[in-house]
This record gives sequence, C-alpha cells and structure tokens, in this order.
Amino acid sequence: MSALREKMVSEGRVLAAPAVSDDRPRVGHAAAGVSMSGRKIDVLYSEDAIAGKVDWIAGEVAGRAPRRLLVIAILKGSFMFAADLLRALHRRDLAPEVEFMMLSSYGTGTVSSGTVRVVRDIDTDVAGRDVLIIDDILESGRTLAFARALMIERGAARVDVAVLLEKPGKRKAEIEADLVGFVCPDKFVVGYGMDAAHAYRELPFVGVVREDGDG
Ligand SMILES: O=P(O)(O)OC[C@H]1O[C@H](OP(=O)(O)OP(=O)(O)O)[C@H](O)[C@@H]1O
Ligand SMILES: Nc1nc2[nH]cnc2c(=O)[nH]1
Repeated sequence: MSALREKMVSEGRVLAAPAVSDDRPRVGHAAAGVSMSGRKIDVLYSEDAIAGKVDWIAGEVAGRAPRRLLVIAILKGSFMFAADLLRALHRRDLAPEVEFMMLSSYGTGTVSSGTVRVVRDIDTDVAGRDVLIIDDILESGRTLAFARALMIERGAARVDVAVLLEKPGKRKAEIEADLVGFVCPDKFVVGYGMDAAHAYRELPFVGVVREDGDG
C-alpha cells in the first residue's frame, strides 16, 4: 500500500481492500473437485478454455459482417457468457446494441418443464435487423426455438444463435445453434451463469456437482 493510501485508510477516508484468503480454490485446466459450500464441483470447462471459445465465437460473428447487430442475451443463465462475449465482440470492432430477454422453463428443477415462460421481454424493435441470440446452453431446444421463432415473427432480417454449450441427442424442439462453444456430456452442469436451484451461477468455470457417494 502506498504511504498516501495508508494515511487515507488510517483516517477512515477510504476502505482497505479486504485481505485475499490464500485457500481460495485455484481453478485451472486440470482442477477437479473444487469445494463450494460443502459440495464438490468437478470442473468440466475451465476459465481459460471458456475464454478461448468465447474469443473464437466472437471471431465467427465478426466474420459474418452483421448489419445493425442486436445481441439478445437470454437471462438468467447467459449473463456471464453475454458479458464476456460482448467484450470479445468489441475487441473485434463490432458495436452491437444489447437487449435482455428473461425466459424460464426449468424453475428449480433439472428437467425442462416443457413450457417456456416469458419473464421479461425485450423492448427494442427487431424488424429488419440482424439478431444474435446468445444463451448458455442448448438442451431440449425449447428455450431457443421459442426465442428464435419470436424474433423471426417480429421481422428480424436474420437470426443467429450462439451458445456456450450444447447437449446433443436431447432435442425436443427443432433447432440447431449456429455457433457452439463446447459439445457437452449429458450431465446437469452449473457455473458460468448456470444454476442448480439458484446456486452456483457465480462460478467462473463450468462444472458438475458431485453426487453424494461420488467420492
Ligand atoms: O434447451 P432447453 O432445454 O430449453 O434448456 C436451455 C435453457 O435452460 C436454462 O434456462 P432456465 O429455464 O433454467 O432459466 P435460467 O436461465 O433463468 O436459469 C438455460 O439458461 C437455457 O436458457
Ligand atoms: N444449470 C443448467 N441449466 C440447464 N438447462 C438445460 N440444461 C441445463 C444444465 O445442464 N444445467
């Protein structure tokens, strides 16, 4: 800490940065069994691996030379992917407008209810625009089929879909993503925006919660 900052802290004019505990989980490529609130999470895709895919997706989007690009992030699960992807798009000299649509079909469970609920709609007119819908994961496809159909119905010129993860062989609705980060094993994944009963969204990596008895 600089002498000036030390003086300001001692005078109560600024807060000292909290001490960083050294026993934080270190998450890298080979990390496994990270402990979170007593549950073990096996890391499936590390922060570095995700960053590489995000950069690749941004390059692909830029290569399509979108016109009047509107990025629509499907909340809640996509918030972290959206934040990283938007910064990566900026680095590729794209300046999209950004919208958020909140859809839900899983509630607190791990199986799709089969019904997509619009919790919050966008308030931008999409007619004539190139739209990129982004979501964390494509599984049954109900969420993204719903969102894409809605944007086409509203007159978007083009609708592309980018997801960080897709689970093959699970589709119940007719949709394929245009850009996919990882093809994911058939396990319920958490982290990097994705939850299990509202937990784990804050994790910077994608993992799988270890079942009791998994070791
Ligand atoms: O392909 P699908 O089977 O439709 O599943 C994918 C959707 O499921 C999750 O959302 P969820 O409904 O859990 O809401 P959340 O994003 O608020 O967590 C996820 O964020 C995707 O949007
Ligand atoms: N958190 C989470 N949400 C999902 N929605 C569809 N599949 C999944 C999954 O594996 N994890």
